Amino acid sequence: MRMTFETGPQTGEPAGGRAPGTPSDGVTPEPTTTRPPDPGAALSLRGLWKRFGQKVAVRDLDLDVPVGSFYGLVGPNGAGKTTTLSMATGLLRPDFGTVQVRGTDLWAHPEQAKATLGILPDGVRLFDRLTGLQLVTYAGLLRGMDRDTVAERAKSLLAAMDLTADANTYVVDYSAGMTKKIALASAMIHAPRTLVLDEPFEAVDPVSAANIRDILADYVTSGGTVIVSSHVMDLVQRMCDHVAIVGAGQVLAAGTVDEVRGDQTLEDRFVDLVGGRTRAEGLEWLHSS
Ligand SMILES: Nc1ncnc2c1ncn2[C@@H]1O[C@H](COP(=O)(O)OP(=O)(O)OP(=O)(O)O)[C@@H](O)[C@H]1O
Repeated sequence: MRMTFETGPQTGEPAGGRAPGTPSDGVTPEPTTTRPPDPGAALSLRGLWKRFGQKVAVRDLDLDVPVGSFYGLVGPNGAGKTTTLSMATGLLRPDFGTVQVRGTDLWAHPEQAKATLGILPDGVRLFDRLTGLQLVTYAGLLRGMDRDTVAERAKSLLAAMDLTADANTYVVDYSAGMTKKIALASAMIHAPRTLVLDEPFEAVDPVSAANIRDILADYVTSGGTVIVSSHVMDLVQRMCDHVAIVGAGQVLAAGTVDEVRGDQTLEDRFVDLVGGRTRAEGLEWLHSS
C-alpha cells in the first residue's frame, strides 16, 4: 500500500505516548514488550504499534534481522509490511515501540542510524523532474559523498540497472519498472550496510529482476544485510535465507526459511498461517455460457 509519511519530531525516547481512544477491535496499543532489543542485529524491532484511526496496522511487533542475512518479509495485502518497514526506517513514527539499527536507537539518533541504511520505500514520490542520472547523483551528494565518487558509482549503478540509455531521461517519463530501478540505485549509492527494500521487484521485468537479485546476493555475500518485502513466495524461498510471515500486523512465524517452511513450501506454510483462501461464490455471472 502507498504510504503517506509523518514528519513528526524525532525525539529520543521510544516513540511513545498512548494514542487516543480505543481501536474498533478493542485493542488499546500499549508497550508490552519485555524482551530487550538485540544490539548485534542489523535491525531489531520491539513492541511496535501503529494505528491509523480505528485501524491497528501493526500490533506489538518484534523482529530481529541478523547482520548478513537476506531477510524476506511476506504477508497478505494489508498485513502491515509497509507500515512496519516505514517505522523501521524512520519514515513513520510508531505509536509505541523501539527500532534499533545495529544497536543505535533509530528514533533517538536518526542521523546516525539512517546513515547506514539504504531505503526503497513503497509509493513515495521521487523528484521526478530530474533525470535518472541527476536523481542518483543528488542522492549521493545529499549523503555527503564527493562528486567524483558519486559520478563513478552513478555510472556503474545505471549500467547495472540497464538504465544507461535512459540516464538523461526525466524520471517522470520512466515506466513503473524503470522508476523502481532508479529508486533502488539511489538507495545504494552510499554503499549502506543495510538495504530495506519494499517490493523491489514489483513491475520490474524478469531480466532486470534477475540482475537485481545478483547484485543483492553479491551485496549479502560481502557482508551487507538486505530486508525485502515481497508477495512472491517462490522468489523469497529461492532468494532469502530468513523470512518473517506477517499477518494482521503481527509476526506469525520468523526464522530461517527452512525453519519457517518446515517440510512444506513457503507458499503452503504462508497459506496455512494467514488463511484466507476462499471459494468464489456469487460470481457465476462471470462464467461464459
Ligand atoms: N496512511 C494510512 N492511513 C490509513 N490506513 C492505512 C495507512 N497506511 C496503511 N493503512 C492501513 O494499515 C493496514 C496495513 O497496511 P500496509 O500498507 O502496511 O500493508 P501491507 O502489508 O504493506 O499491504 P500490501 O501488501 O497490500 O502493500 C491496512 O489495513 C491499510 O489500509
